[in-house]
Amino acid sequence: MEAKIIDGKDLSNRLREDIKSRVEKLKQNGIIPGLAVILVGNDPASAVYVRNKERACNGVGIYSRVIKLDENTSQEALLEYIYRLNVDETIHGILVQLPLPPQIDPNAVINAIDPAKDVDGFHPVNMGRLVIGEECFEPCTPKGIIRLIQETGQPIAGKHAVVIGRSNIVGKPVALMLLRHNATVTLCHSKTANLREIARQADILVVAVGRPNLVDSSFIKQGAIVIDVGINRVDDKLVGDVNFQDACHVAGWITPVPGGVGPMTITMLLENTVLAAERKWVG
Ligand SMILES: Nc1nc2c(c(=O)[nH]1)N[C@@H](CN(C=O)c1ccc(C(=O)N[C@@H](CCC(=O)O)C(=O)O)cc1)CN2
Ligand SMILES: [Mg+2]
Repeated sequence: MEAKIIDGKDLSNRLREDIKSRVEKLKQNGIIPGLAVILVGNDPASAVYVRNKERACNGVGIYSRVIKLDENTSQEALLEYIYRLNVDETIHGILVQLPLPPQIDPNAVINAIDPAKDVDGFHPVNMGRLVIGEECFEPCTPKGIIRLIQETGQPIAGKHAVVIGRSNIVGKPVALMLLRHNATVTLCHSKTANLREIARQADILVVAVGRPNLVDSSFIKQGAIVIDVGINRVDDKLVGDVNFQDACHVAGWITPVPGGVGPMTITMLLENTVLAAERKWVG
């Protein structure tokens, strides 16, 4: 059996059509949804992601403001920008591109963002609401992962979902979101014993570690849904955490890298920005 590909680019394009019409509706009511993205320093990958976010905003009619700051920017100076954006009526979403240079504490920065404008969903208020199942901004990559799983048409409820990786951006929130969809969730990490055996029990396997080829077919149950969150550059080529060719022989569905989770991250950012504007509109 060969796995079916879950095409994140195609799903993104379809979802962006819906986002476009929501933006149109807001504009008809005098509201232009606005996203501010702050980029600190010269990380080349971050620069590409920020440019892609700007293009994506333009594509759906969201007003985009990119603020580029020097790599030596102090934490105080960055916080000052955030405080101003918090009270800027034209901005509905604020995002600080990660990673940040070493002189800046990312938690201090995330804590400074108004939770109502935290379209990344990283603020402790939004994270806490996610934990207790209240309305919040769901972090973009995990939100995209849930949509990709739903795209298979397979129910999440009652399934055993195994997440490998416990980052605050992906692993922990996606585990909570799968739980919210009534999966039975196992969260694995670098100290997990018998990782392969646990992974092989998964109906849904999410791999978010950042290690190329960590997972091959021996980690995968026949017919499982495999979501590869890894973005690794190997010999100038982009590869995930899953050995795609090998995994395809066993998985039922699988996301490619590139073209799987990545495009969905930006699409969910657009959706969260529209949501922020809609929430402000209806109050
Ligand atoms: N503030 C944030 N910082 C970071 C986030 C985030 O969600 N918020 N996530 C990542 C980077 N990221 C968005 O910011 C991101 C990563 C990858 C992609 C993407 O489209 N990937 C493509 C491949 C692109 C390439 O060639 O490099 C794919 O997988 O198809 C989009 C967004 C860390 N920082
Ligand atoms: Mg991808």
